[in-house]
This record gives sequence, structure tokens and C-alpha cells, in this order.
Amino acid sequence: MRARGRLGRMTTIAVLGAGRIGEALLSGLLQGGRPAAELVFTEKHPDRAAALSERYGVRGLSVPDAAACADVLVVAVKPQDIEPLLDELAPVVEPSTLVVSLCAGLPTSLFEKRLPEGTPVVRVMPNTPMLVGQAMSAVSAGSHAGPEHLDLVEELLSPVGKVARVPESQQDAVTALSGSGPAYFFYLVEAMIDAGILLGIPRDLAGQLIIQSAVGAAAMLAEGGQHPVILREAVTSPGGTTIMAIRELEKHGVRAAMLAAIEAARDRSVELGRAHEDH
Ligand SMILES: NC(=O)C1=CN([C@@H]2O[C@H](COP(=O)(O)OP(=O)(O)OC[C@H]3O[C@@H](n4cnc5c(N)ncnc54)[C@H](OP(=O)(O)O)[C@@H]3O)[C@@H](O)[C@H]2O)C=CC1
Ligand SMILES: O=C(O)[C@@H]1CCC=N1
Repeated sequence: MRARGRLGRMTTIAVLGAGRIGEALLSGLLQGGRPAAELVFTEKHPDRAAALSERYGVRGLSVPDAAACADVLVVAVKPQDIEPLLDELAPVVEPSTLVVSLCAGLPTSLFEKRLPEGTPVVRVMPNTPMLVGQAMSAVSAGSHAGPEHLDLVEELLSPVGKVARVPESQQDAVTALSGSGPAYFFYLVEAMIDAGILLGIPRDLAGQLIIQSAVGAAAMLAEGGQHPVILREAVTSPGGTTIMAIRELEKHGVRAAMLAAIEAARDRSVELGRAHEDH
């Protein structure tokens, strides 16, 4: 069995599938101080692999070579692409290797069924603010993963954001909330910038006004410790402008739309997992 170093010393991490979230993880880990020599990745497209190696100084390998040199395998392919990857991994993974799945919807039991008996699996739902060291990641242990594996994963992800431990039964809901969450905020910002255009404000200025308002509001939420209702009420002056906007948001069912949207995302996560039940 390979000698396993503690994370932060010599632990090699292989990112399998260096797409959007895989690249965000590589980039975030490097920015967080992890040496490039401790990171490898696999990628289907040679051109993209070469571009990533050039950009980050990290080696692109085949799946068997990555499995042979890594202590931690981070699976970051689309859930729909998991079957061929598991076929490739099953004969080359050592049961001492920690497998970390970032895949929406896929239960740890799917990996446990397909990989060598006893392989520890940790399911993680991160999000793209990892690129700027501000990820929210939720982690859950599979049946062969213990607290030491969760500690390793938490240590791995801490430099790129915050980490919460959740029961695996909550991972589909977490995926809908924080996994997809950044997209909802980007969507709102996009819509608010469009409102600026409607009111005759140039796009650059509208962007600046809205983005800095979002940054300021996020900082108040994160640092002030006050409930969002209190913060919103403090902006909403009696007989003023904000309440007129809030009335329109209520009239158009924005709160109900948000509840339905996040429920639909949760349902899709469940469905992505069920698609592999027969394998
Ligand atoms: N994007 C996000 O915000 C988040 C995504 N996730 C999860 O992360 C995973 C990846 O998502 P995302 O980064 O958006 O997807 P991407 O499609 O951007 O990235 C996946 C990458 O893996 C490549 N790939 C597919 N199969 C293999 C294989 N067998 N070996 C090596 N590389 C392979 C894909 O190539 P090709 O394009 O040719 O198929 C693609 O480049 C998903 O499971 C998703 O649920 C989790 C949290 C947030
Ligand atoms: O949209 C998706 O399926 C992935 C999972 C969470 C965020 N993006």
C-alpha cells in the first residue's frame, strides 16, 4: 500500500474531469497554497488538458496513471458520464485510496458498489465561488469512510471556502441550495442590471451599481450576524421607494417562484441519482 501523507504535506490529489468545477478546484487549491506537484488531473480533450497544464503547471494524466499516483481521487465529471469512468477506475483503484465525489445526485453507495470492497467514499457538494476562495462545500461520509476521511476532505477544502458536514440524506437539498445557489444570485444580478437599462442607465454603470450592492449586502449577511429580514426592513422606509418594489416582487410571486425553483433542483438531483440505480 502507498504511504499516505497528511494533507498539507505530501498528498497527491487527482481531479478526474477538469471541467468547470474541476478547474475551479485546481485553481482554488493552488491559490490556497497547495504545490502544483501535489496535483494531477485527467481530461478527455488533449487540447484542454494541454491548456490547463500550461495555465496551472499541473500534470494531466490518464485515469490509470492518476489512480496509481494519487492518495485522493476527486471525481468531477457530469453525473451522466459516471458509468464509463467507474468502469475505468474499478480495476485500478486501491481500496486504501480516498474517493471524493463532487457529482450532483450520485449516492456514495453507487461508488461503493462499483469500486473495490472497503473503498472509502466521501460525497461533497461544492460551488463555483471556490475559484475565489469562497466556496460553500457540504460533505458526507459513505459507509466505509470515517471521521479521519471527513477530516482529510475538510482540510483539503478549507483553503477554498467554508465546509459543513451534513447527513447524506440532505445532499440533494444541499445541491439545490448551495450547489446551484450561485446561479440564482447571478440570475438576479442579471435581471437587476436589465432593470437599470430599462431606466436608461448605461450598462457599465448599472453593473457597477448592482454588483457593489450585492457585494455589500453579502458582506452584511456574512459578517453582521443579523437576520436577512432585519437587514431588508432597515432599507425599507415607510412610504418610501423600497416598499413599492417589494409590493411588485410579492405580486409577481418571486418568493413562491424561489421555493418552487429550489424544490425542482432538489428533485432533479434525486433523479440524477436514480438513473444509476440499476447499474
Ligand atoms: N458547475 C458547478 O457549479 C458544480 C458542479 N458540480 C458537479 O461537478 C461535476 C462536474 O460539473 P461541471 O464541472 O459543471 O461539468 P463539466 O462538463 O464542465 O466538467 C466535466 C469535465 O469532465 C470531462 N470528462 C467526462 N468524462 C471524463 C472521463 N471519463 N475522464 C476525464 N474527464 C472526463 C468532461 O469532458 P466533456 O465535456 O467532453 O464531456 C468535462 O471536461 C458534476 O457532477 C456536477 O454535478 C458540483 C457542484 C457545482
Ligand atoms: O447544475 C448542476 O447540475 C450542477 C450541480 C450543482 C451546480 N451545478
